[in-house]
Amino acid sequence: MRTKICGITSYEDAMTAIDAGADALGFVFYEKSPRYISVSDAKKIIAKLPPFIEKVALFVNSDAQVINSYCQEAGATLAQVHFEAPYELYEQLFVPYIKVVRAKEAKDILQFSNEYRLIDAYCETYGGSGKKLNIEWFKHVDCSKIILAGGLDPQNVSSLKQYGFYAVDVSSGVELSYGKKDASKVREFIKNAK
Ligand SMILES: O=C(O)c1ccccc1N[C@@H]1O[C@H](COP(=O)(O)O)[C@@H](O)[C@H]1O
Repeated sequence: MRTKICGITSYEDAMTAIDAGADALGFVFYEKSPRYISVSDAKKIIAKLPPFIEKVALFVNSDAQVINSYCQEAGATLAQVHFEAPYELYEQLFVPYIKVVRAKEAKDILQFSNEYRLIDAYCETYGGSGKKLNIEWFKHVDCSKIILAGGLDPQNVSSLKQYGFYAVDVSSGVELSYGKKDASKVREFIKNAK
């Protein structure tokens, strides 16, 4: 499975993840998150990164103009729209994006099923919470366009290989503290996901 390490706030953590084989890094542009990073700080990190790495900018309740301008300014390559956005918002985006389904129940994971989408466990406070989805929901579903998130860690990620997810995304499960990654957990997570 491909891997995204989310909640990057330093160049050191970014390079740890890349050296361990991460396919994507996430930068949280949501001010209420304990992993928030400003566009200018993300830009400084992104500018120094090697090529062929997806730089994902995460947004909660932002409008299209903010998403477009922040991505462009920071040098992000993909916007993660981590909220229930109206379809008009997607029409106004000129940056590549991924929709997020915050699933409360089994039927929710079928939303946008012909598109690549990220599925996270629903929580009032929006993500990065370590809350898990019920993995049973995915048993008879085509998971080949799903990026699975929510409560993943180096221990539980190996058991997901049998489902055929496109990728997995982790934030709190590989942290030492909010916004600071634990290098050994990052390496173990990526090794176990591959
Ligand atoms: O990481 C955050 O702080 C965050 C804030 C607001 C929305 C989403 C956020 N992170 C995303 O949440 C999921 C699950 O994270 P976790 O592994 O359970 O901690 C993941 O997609 C993160 O990108």
